[in-house]
Amino acid sequence: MNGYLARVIEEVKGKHGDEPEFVQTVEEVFSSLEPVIEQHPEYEAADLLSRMVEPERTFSFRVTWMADDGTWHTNTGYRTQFNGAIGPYKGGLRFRKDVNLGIIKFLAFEQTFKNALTGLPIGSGKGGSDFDPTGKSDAEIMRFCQSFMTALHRFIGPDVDVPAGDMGVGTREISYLFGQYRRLRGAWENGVLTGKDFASGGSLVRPQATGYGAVYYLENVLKHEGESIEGKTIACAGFGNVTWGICQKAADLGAKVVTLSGPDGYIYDPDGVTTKEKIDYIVEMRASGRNQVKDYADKFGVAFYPGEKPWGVKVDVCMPSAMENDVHLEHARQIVGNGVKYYIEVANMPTTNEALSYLMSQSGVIVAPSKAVNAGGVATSALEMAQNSERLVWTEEEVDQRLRQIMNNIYTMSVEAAEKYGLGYNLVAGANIAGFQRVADAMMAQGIF
Ligand SMILES: NC(=O)c1ccc[n+]([C@@H]2O[C@H](COP(=O)([O-])OP(=O)(O)OC[C@H]3O[C@@H](n4cnc5c(N)ncnc54)[C@H](O)[C@@H]3O)[C@@H](O)[C@H]2O)c1
Repeated sequence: MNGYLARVIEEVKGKHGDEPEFVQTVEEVFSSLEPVIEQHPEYEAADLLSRMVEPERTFSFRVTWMADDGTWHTNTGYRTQFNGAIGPYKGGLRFRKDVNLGIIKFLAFEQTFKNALTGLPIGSGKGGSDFDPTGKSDAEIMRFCQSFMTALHRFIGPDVDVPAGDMGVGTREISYLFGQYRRLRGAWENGVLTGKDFASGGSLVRPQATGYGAVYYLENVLKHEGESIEGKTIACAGFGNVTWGICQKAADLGAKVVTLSGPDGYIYDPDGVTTKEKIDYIVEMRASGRNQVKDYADKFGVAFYPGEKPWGVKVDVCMPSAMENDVHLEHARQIVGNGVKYYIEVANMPTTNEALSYLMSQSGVIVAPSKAVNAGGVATSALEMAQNSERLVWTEEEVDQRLRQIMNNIYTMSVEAAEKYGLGYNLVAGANIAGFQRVADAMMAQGIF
């Protein structure tokens, strides 16, 4: 590996060994950049990479809230404003009990390149809390969101930092957060958050956008292979917001998602999660706060596999869409053994680096990286910001058409970037290089700080 890249990776490992997810993503992204760094000695001269791995600003804060039984609880809130070179900091909030600074920084680092790939003016950030929404009442969620925003509101704004949803944070939470922001600011600045409910200025298609975008990206990959999406079977993970969008768009286009999963195991539905009743039930399961996929099996009479992951099921396409490091080497081997040709990452960093290297070394498997595949969510968030700025509402068709165009562009840019540096048809390296190049150009142009 290029000496400069190796040195920065070693420095990150030495300094942030207690943040394994952050180290993992830095290593993954930087390992693709060798030809770029070799051709641009000015990056090393300006020590660009050391500045890219250091967030511009990171803070944590106290979030105290009252449970329905009158007891008080205190959680930690986080926000990392990672890179503002190409626009206001932008990235989701995650509410999940395992959230810590390393997780937030890994997500924000990924977000830097993802946001750049959209071609829109959005920098990167990420935040969240170790608050566990499982089993919480609606009133508890509301009080938590109000307290979280009371602590955060003076550090964000439509031109400063624009949070959105992530795991555990959907339309309901974003709208509660916005309500509290409005109350505190005394002004209608609804561009401060994206993923709001429609009446508060949320964009049409935003709830489905990450899943829809992932399927549009998949269509590009299939087209490259001379295939169509019609009739394809897809294994998904989770039953969250992203998986719900994939199920809908796949069904619209004649494909079917046959697996969903949860912390309790996975379900296999040979007919596919294709009907309105099944797709609506995903929303119901997510809102129930029970966090178990077994409910789907009980309701629709399909098989449930407790404690297992869905990666051993024979399908045409695998789309891990729930959480990071869900697919390990043993699962990757099962995927290859089953002859799956398309491995399309959707969740942020769903594959361990070991499993990813193995999958990429297999000539029969096409691997697409999450930072490109799931960028439709943040891209549509940027479209929501545009609508909020011009105080107009775009139709569903207009938003969807722009989303599809953005996903096509991301795919094409990634293919071209890998080809330009002699790496062939490599969607993983191409996305890393194309995203890096845009941020690097802006950082170099703005001077060293
Ligand atoms: N929401 C977005 O717009 C968006 C955008 C880009 C990327 N992402 C990424 O996509 C992924 C999913 O996000 P989401 O918004 O759908 O979150 P979500 O909270 O709506 O859903 C997460 C799902 O993961 C499942 N899950 C949790 N622990 C699990 C485990 N141990 N095993 C299997 N499943 C488990 C939960 O049951 C839930 O169904 C995350 O990696 C997120 O960072 C989301």
